[in-house]
Amino acid sequence: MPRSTYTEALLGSDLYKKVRETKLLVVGAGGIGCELLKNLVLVGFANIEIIDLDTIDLSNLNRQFLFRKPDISKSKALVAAVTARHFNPSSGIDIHARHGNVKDSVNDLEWIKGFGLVMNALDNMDARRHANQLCQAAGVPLIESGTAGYLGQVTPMIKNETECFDCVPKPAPKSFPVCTIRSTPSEPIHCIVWGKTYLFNKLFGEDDEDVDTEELDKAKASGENAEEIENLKKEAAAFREVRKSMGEEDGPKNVFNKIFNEDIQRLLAMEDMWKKEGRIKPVPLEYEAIMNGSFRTPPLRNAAPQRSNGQPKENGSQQKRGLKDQRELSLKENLELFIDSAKRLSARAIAYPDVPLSFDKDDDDTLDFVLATANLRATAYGIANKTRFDVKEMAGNIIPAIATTNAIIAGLIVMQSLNILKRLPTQPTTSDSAENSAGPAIRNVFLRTDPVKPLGFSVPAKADNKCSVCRDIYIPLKVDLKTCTLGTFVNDIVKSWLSQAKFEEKDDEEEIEWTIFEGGRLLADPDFDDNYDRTLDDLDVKRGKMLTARDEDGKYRPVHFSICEADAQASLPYSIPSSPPDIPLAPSAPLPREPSEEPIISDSIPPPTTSVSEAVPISSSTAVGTKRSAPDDGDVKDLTTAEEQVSKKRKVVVVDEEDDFEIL
Ligand SMILES: Nc1ncnc2c1ncn2[C@@H]1O[C@H](COP(=O)(O)OP(=O)(O)OP(=O)(O)O)[C@@H](O)[C@H]1O
Ligand SMILES: [Zn+2]
Repeated sequence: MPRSTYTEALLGSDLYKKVRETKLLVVGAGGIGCELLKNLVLVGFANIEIIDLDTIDLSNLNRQFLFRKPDISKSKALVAAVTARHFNPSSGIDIHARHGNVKDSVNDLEWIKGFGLVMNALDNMDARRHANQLCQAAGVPLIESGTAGYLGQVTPMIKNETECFDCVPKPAPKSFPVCTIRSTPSEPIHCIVWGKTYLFNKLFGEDDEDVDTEELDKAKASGENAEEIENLKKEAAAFREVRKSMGEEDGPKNVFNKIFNEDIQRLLAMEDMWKKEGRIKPVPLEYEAIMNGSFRTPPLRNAAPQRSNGQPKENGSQQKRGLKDQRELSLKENLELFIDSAKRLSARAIAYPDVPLSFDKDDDDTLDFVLATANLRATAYGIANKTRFDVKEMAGNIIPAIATTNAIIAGLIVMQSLNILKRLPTQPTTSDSAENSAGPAIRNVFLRTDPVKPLGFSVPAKADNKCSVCRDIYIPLKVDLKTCTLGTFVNDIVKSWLSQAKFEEKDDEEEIEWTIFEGGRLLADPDFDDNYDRTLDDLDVKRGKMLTARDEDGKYRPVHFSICEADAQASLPYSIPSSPPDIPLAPSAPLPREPSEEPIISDSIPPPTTSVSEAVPISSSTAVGTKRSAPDDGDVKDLTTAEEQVSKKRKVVVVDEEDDFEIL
């Protein structure tokens, strides 16, 4: 008897046929992705593509059960596909593995349209947002999911029916004032953020002088101590000199003396700074004294734990036993680790001068450096030291991943996928069919720690009419970027083709004037045609990006032309759908919905923040309010000014949704 007999009887032949025929995309082959892929194969899904950008790490093996020790360093997607295949030996099951980023330009609108259903099993906001926008643009249903410890959730997102990932604003990453991080830390996390994002980048990473100056200027404007800010600017400049000497024999020692002694002396000289209530003066660290054991470690601030002899406890004086990573290092050990890890990193920086290093919790050299740096700084400020285990968790923003939670969530994803499938045609859907089909109710499902009712559910909320991601119009534009000029795009496609669209409430006299953007850049407007003769390629408009046409008055929904691979058969340098879409009115004021407008939740817990590793994101650059500026693009108008101009004209608030915060 074939293996599928019972599944077919259980699901019914119609649904089973859809299971066999629907092309699925699984994004992420991590904790949830491995469980999900196995489930899908067991149910009998026969046409699956799985994409993941990462390789297998030792730390994945405790829960990502499709991987074994010999697989370490191999592609997650490839190994997951091969292993999962064995769970169902039936013939005709095809799992296509892709080692790559879902954001890669080849993964364009045409690619996503090839799927009947997409399932996210991701761990970061950026990739989730991207997959959501692709699915919304293509009208392909998406099942979003996430776990955080014992909590988890599954959220189906269907165009024109439910809210999308971006309909509800997400909590902003936690941030710290620049001076707290750079001059007056009072908690271990301040020292870790400083070590990981400031010092590490100054010495080994990408050091952007403009960004640094910009964030300090912003901090000054927001009322932080002006003298201190000027000092921090000088300090940042001095680091550029220090960086050059890092590879020398005494480089790390000199850096130690600069940061933990000279810079602290300089801070102490700023008397005003220490008058503020609650601030405790740091103590400069002394290299030789620490090494020969004569250095007197400052006592801990904040209700220092008492020793059995009644003396306040000092850093590095506890937990000499236990697992190596859970043992607190002594001050001397931290100093030695600082020197040693700085030497290791310097050697790497010298070997590959063009590749700036970045912090990675699984990279021992970078973790050791941040551990030692954070603890030395904490000691100077009388703050409790942290173990390697703690620092890895805090700097890596690790939320415990529980295999059982992932398994339950993966099971629930499959249940919801069957509900969605019942409503879909067997072939890849279009937005129209998703919109009009009726079928079994889909649900948001929550996993919670209530022993009586571990599962809660809610009816998905309707899409927010103000959401620009799911309510805007998307058009696939197959274009030869090397020959199609911006002028052709504006004249042939926007002014000619798009103008034939049915615009809601448009009267015959009305003339629509268009402004063209790519991402954040203004490329053309009615008074700015300087780029018309340049090809799209020349303007750095690439596959996977979008050209957005906005009407000058902001009356209608923007139209996004999603750049896809050129159609080899086409006679023109571009091809677009035969008829333009209907264009609805834009919402009156594009303000984001308040998070308080939750869907009606029956029997449910508040959903965990959408992902495993973003529950408590701590941002380094947010800490100092960084925004990177767009690259200079020749004739392309500076976007900020242009966006501001447009928004002023329309009197709308432009909400910068760009998520370029670095998550710690
Ligand atoms: N942009 C992306 N494109 C493709 N895959 C992605 C992208 N972003 C994240 N992923 C993958 O999503 C998966 C998420 O899995 P999971 O949450 O278990 O994290 P992990 O990286 O495997 O574990 P840990 O964070 O503990 O090391 C990872 O395998 C990750 O590589
Ligand atoms: Zn939306």
